[in-house]
Parts: sequence; C-alpha cells; structure tokens
Amino acid sequence: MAAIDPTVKGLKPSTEQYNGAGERFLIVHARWNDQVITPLVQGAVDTMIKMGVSRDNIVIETVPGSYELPMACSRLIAASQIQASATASDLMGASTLLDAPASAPTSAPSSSVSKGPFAAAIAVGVLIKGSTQHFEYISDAVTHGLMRVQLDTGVPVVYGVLNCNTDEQALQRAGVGKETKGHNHGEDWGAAAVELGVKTKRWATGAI
Ligand SMILES: Nc1c(NC[C@H](O)[C@H](O)[C@H](O)CO)[nH]c(=O)[nH]c1=O
Ligand SMILES: CC(=O)[C@@H](O)COP(=O)(O)O
Repeated sequence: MAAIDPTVKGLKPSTEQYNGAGERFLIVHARWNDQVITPLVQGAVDTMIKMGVSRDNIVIETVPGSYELPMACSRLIAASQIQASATASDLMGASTLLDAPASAPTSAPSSSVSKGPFAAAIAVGVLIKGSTQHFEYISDAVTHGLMRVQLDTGVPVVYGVLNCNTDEQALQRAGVGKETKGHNHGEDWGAAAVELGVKTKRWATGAI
C-alpha cells in the first residue's frame, strides 16, 4: 500500500500574523474526559498568549458535558456584551462630571484587563464513543448548536470538540497519546480564535 503523504492533510500556516492584544476571549470547556480536556485548554491558552493575548483577557468557564457548550457560549457572549455596554456608560458618565473635584481622576484607570465583548470563543469538549447512540446524538446536537451560536451572535465560536472512537484517539489529538503523542489540537483552536477575532472585528468596519 502506498504511504500517505503527510503534507497533504492539515492546516496551512497563515501568511498574516494576528495579534490579539487588548481583545477579550472566552474558553468554555466540558469537564467530561478531563485528562484530554486539560492539555487541550492549556494548548489553546499558550497559543493565544503567544499571539499577544493577555492571560487576564482569557475568561475560562466550565460546564458538565459537551451538550451544555452551546447554551453556555451563547449566554456568556451575551453577558460580555452587557458588561461592555455597562462599562461604556460608566466611562461616559465619568467623563461628563465637569464639576468633579480637582483630585478626581480625569480618565478611566488604565488596565490591561478588558471588559469588552468577547472577540471570539472556543468551545472545548471531548466525546468518546461508548456502547449506545448517546455519542452520535450529542455530537450532532453540539455541532449544530455551536454553529448556530456563532451565526446568531456574529461572534466566532471555534469548534474545539473532539469526536473520537477510542480514548487513544482523543489523547493523541491533545498531544498526550500513549502510543504516539500526537499533535495538540488546542493550539490550532487558540490560533483560530485570535485570527477570527481579529478578522471579524475588521470585517465589522467594512474593511475586506
Ligand atoms: N458522554 C459524554 C458526555 N456526556 C454528558 C453530556 O454532555 C451532558 O453533560 C449530559 O447529558 C447532561 O446534559 N459529555 C462529554 O462531553 N463527553 C462525553 O463523552
Ligand atoms: C447517558 C450516558 O452518558 C451513557 O449512558 C451513554 O453510554 P455510552 O457512552 O456507553 O454510549
């Protein structure tokens, strides 16, 4: 049998460098299959930091299982938008205090911590096939749910969900396989979140 060309399958690196500095990102992860989830989330965080994102601007939330990911992403994206408008009106209020005492600060305190809306989210879950139809139903529902969240909100939701037939398949895709280590897909998801966050913001201004 002919060997598979290892250069065929996989992600071509982008020619553009993306910088997520100043942007806020969301990671929601399931707690099912934690041995696989932990390195995936770590891989995503490490890559985002390498791409300029401050660790303080990565919000990490957990849910019990993958089935809960779409709801949590949807509501947390909405919460970040509420928080951003509340912060904006607080700042506007502060800047119109013309009769503020001379000792009062004239601008908002500077901080690297953002209260802006999430630029992008990553939903991380690991589904491993068991002996019933459970896996198929959850995989399908979560996949469609996450797509719906990103299209409905206009905020990119990276698909960090592994759908695996065996434990070893899942471990290898988190870079911690027992037979062969494999590649940590969380790193790709972190990079995708920063790229899509930057691009979506650019597209929102009408720039192409
Ligand atoms: N079997 C897996 C689950 N199952 C749990 C569900 O996702 C859900 O939490 C429950 O049905 C309550 O709504 N979740 C995973 O993430 N991975 C699995 O392999
Ligand atoms: C509801 C469950 O988590 C469980 O009964 C599913 O079983 P399996 O993973 O063997 O399909």
